[in-house]
Amino acid sequence: MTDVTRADLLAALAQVRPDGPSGPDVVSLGWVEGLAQRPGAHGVEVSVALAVPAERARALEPVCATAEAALRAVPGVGRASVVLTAERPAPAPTRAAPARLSLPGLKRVIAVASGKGGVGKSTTTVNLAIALARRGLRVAVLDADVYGPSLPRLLGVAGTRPANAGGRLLPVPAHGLSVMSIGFLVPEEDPVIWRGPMVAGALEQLLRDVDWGEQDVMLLDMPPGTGDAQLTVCQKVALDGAIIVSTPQDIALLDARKGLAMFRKVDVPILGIVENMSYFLCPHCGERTDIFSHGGARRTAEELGAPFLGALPLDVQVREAADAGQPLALAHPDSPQAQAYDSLAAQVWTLLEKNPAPER
Ligand SMILES: Nc1ncnc2c1ncn2[C@@H]1O[C@H](COP(=O)(O)OP(=O)(O)OP(=O)(O)O)[C@@H](O)[C@H]1O
Repeated sequence: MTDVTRADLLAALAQVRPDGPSGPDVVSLGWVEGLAQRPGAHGVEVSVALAVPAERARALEPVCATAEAALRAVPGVGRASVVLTAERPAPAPTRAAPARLSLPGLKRVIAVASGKGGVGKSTTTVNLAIALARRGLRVAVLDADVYGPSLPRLLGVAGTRPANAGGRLLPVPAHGLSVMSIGFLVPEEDPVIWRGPMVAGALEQLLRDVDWGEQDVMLLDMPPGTGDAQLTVCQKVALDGAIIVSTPQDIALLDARKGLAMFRKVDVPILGIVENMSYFLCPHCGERTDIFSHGGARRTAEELGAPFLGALPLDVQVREAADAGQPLALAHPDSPQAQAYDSLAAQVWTLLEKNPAPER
């Protein structure tokens, strides 16, 4: 197979001029954000994210096809997929960084994030929380995913009203965890339309107005994506680190890169990337099948210098247990799937212990 270098790919992209032949190309415009390649059956498969100005995103859609054609013309390239991302540039952490919340009872706080929705971030959060609690730790979970608060359901406590003590809300106990979610306060069927600043405000309240007590670790189930709301949370809470959950598909990985970039921008250590729904475990014979092009998260992690925390199976029991409000790590603690969450918890805790907790 012909070797394809990054320089070859950039040279091809440098022929793509969105404003006509005399205009600047996408490389010199600084739009090439994610550029990844891997061997495929018919040559190298290339994926690229072009970070374009939000107001031009719609008009620039045809650039994807032009860039894909330019990449496919490089000898050795089999497939090319180009996506546009239209994020507003994140404010620099030093500029207008909001004051940090004082949360002295929380020894460690970890954000569990994903570049896009539906990758299993919440399912991973609850199972990781249970696995950490099984190690004897006091674990709190805050459902910061105000767009789709699913933790009450996943932990079997939907419909519970949090108790109030001295004007502060008490976290809801669930399977040994201390849990808070906007889902306890707003009926689940209410479509809540949040704008960025409202999200940040609601999260701040959930952190500040809840009596969390003493906790060894808090997991923050972040809203999917990497917009301003997510960035504000990272700046308000002194995070010990972040875990990025991704699925093996390219597009999710491109999104995962954005997640990584966001945490790096605000100096939050990346504890690692988890590949969820990585392979299929047959519930009958236990045979393992790689449905998607499994391994993408490991490669991405290596490329980006982030630890790879492991691959979690796509497994019907994981979903059934979640739907029944009894996370699998609890319902079937000796299953191989639960062991995968145990190993994730062990790695996360080891990584955390390498660094002193930030001032909180
Ligand atoms: N490893 C897995 N095996 C099987 N099903 C899974 C697995 N992980 C998640 N799921 C299922 O995938 C769906 C999405 O999962 P989940 O709600 O955890 O995703 P999410 O990333 O938190 O989504 P969002 O943030 O958009 O609400 C759920 O039905 C869940 O049960």
